Amino acid sequence: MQLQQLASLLAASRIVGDGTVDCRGIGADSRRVHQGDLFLCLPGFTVDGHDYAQQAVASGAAALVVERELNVPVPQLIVKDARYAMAVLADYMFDSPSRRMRMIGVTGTNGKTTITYLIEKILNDAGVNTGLIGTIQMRYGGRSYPMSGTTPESVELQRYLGNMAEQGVQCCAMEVSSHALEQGRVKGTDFRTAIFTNLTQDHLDYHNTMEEYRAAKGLLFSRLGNTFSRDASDSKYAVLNADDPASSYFQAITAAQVITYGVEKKSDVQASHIAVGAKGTSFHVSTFKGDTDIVLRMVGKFNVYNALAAITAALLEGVALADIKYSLESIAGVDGRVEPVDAGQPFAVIVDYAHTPDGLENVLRTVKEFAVGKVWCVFGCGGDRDRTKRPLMGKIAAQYSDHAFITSDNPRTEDPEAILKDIEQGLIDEGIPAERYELITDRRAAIHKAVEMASPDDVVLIAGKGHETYQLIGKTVHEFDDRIVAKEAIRGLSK
Ligand SMILES: CC(=O)N[C@H]1[C@@H](OP(=O)(O)OP(=O)(O)OC[C@H]2O[C@@H](n3ccc(=O)[nH]c3=O)[C@H](O)[C@@H]2O)O[C@H](CO)[C@@H](O)[C@@H]1O[C@H](C)C(=O)N[C@@H](C)C(=O)N[C@H](CCC(=O)O)C(=O)O
Ligand SMILES: Nc1ncnc2c1ncn2[C@@H]1O[C@H](COP(=O)(O)OP(=O)(O)OP(=O)(O)O)[C@@H](O)[C@H]1O
Ligand SMILES: N[C@H](CCC[C@H](N)C(=O)O)C(=O)O
Ligand SMILES: [Mg+2]
Repeated sequence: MQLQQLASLLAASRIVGDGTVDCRGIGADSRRVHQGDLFLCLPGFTVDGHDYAQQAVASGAAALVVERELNVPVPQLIVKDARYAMAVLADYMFDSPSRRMRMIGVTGTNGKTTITYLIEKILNDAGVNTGLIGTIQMRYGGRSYPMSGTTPESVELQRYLGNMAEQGVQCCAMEVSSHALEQGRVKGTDFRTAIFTNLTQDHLDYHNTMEEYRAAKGLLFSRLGNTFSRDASDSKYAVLNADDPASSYFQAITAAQVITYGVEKKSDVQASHIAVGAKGTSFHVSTFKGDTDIVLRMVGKFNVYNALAAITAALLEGVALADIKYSLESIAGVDGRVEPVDAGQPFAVIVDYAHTPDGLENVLRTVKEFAVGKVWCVFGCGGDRDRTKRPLMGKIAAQYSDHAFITSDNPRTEDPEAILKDIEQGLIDEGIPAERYELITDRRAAIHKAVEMASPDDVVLIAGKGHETYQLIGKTVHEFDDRIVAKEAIRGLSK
């Protein structure tokens, strides 16, 4: 593709050098440039991609997209906003893949991964060729691909969607993080349905205030459906949680048809008669396509909300309610989300991915509801992330468990002990007696101690890392899986 052809997509851009140069690929990481690529220099949060232009050229870049003219021996396309240009060019180079399939985007603080999994299962069972993109993995065509974050950068995203389209994927369910929305990673991605789960505190390190965080999530809805179609299959839908106060804001900023789901407030897809048990959750659901009873094998009232969001999306895809019920009832759960660990011990061990105050409160409330004995909670908070959530999570852990083991999550580049202290402050402020909790920096030691302390009928909840198979300390990735460590601790009991 000629550079001048790409330049025509970006008004107010300017070419320096030969515009007929052929660009075969596209990328923004100098460490992964291929011969003939167009390299985009992105001004980042940590470094400036313009500083890697020489390296990219040395690796074979045929041309550059830059925000300021550089002294390089290849043609340059000068643009105002390289990240925006990247989204436009990626969509073009991969032939607008999101318009060749039906896209379902899920945003919100908690529940995104779970909902995309539920949608994938329902649609697969209904014979739809599906794609999935999110925190745990990307999956399509019977294959799974590892992911390094939740929502990929636009070049990767469009490349992945292009591959999916080539393999006949008809519908892709993807998680859309607030970081992605704010950074324009999904700009140009044509969503048919956008789902909102909930808005509670997280990521204030990045978004500063809850208003900014909400505004970032709102971009998924404000960019949806500003024109109406005469063909119903082209309609856009905003699927909103009626019980979350942020939904009225999203409703106000979208031109898409709003479909609500909920439990407390009157909704288009409404659950009632909820019964939460140790092995599952049952509820009645009334929808715009009929009513039914559903028995989930997943525990927790929050999973009713996740199921309602998935039901709504599936109904909008034309799946019959009876088929949706069948699929939801057959799904055992999602990797690392309220996942039981069983190595024959006389007490329950649960691994969960709760890493926000609201997530932790929800899962602990659920556990407390069915625990016969004591609840032991092992948890920590990630480093280089929202610090203000730490004391809140500490307070919640103490409130809803009998004993809390405050330990490391992924400390990243922060001092692990300082993170533990930030969490402890929440317990001190709350006046929680010191015998109700302990600080154990080493996560393995904390899990072992919790398992050793548990008596028959107790529950040990290990929260924060769920499906993760690593622990990031400093810049080093260590192998670590809460489920394996818990099993190892349980086996150690009989020795
Ligand atoms: C804060 C944030 O989101 N940062 C993202 C951002 O990084 P950045 O702008 O700081 O990039 P940078 O490292 O300064 O580099 C600037 C440019 O130079 C390039 N570069 C850099 C080094 C080099 O040797 N050569 C080179 O070309 C980079 O490829 C990049 O194009 O752009 C990078 C490239 O696209 C992302 O990898 C990076 O995600 C970082 C790793 C991250 O941790 N993000 C998290 C917070 C995140 O996005 N999380 C959400 C999930 C949150 C949730 O669950 O709710 C997600 O969607 O994953
Ligand atoms: N609807 C919900 N409301 C509140 N908490 C939830 C909900 N669904 C799941 N959780 C809790 O949040 C944790 C993470 O769930 P899930 O992975 O589905 O969310 P996510 O939005 O994808 O998270 P991330 O932002 O890390 O991608 C779960 O382990 C559970 O404890
Ligand atoms: N998507 C979230 C995941 C947090 C998971 C937790 N284990 C941590 O590392 O903080 C984030 O990047 O903030
Ligand atoms: Mg997720």
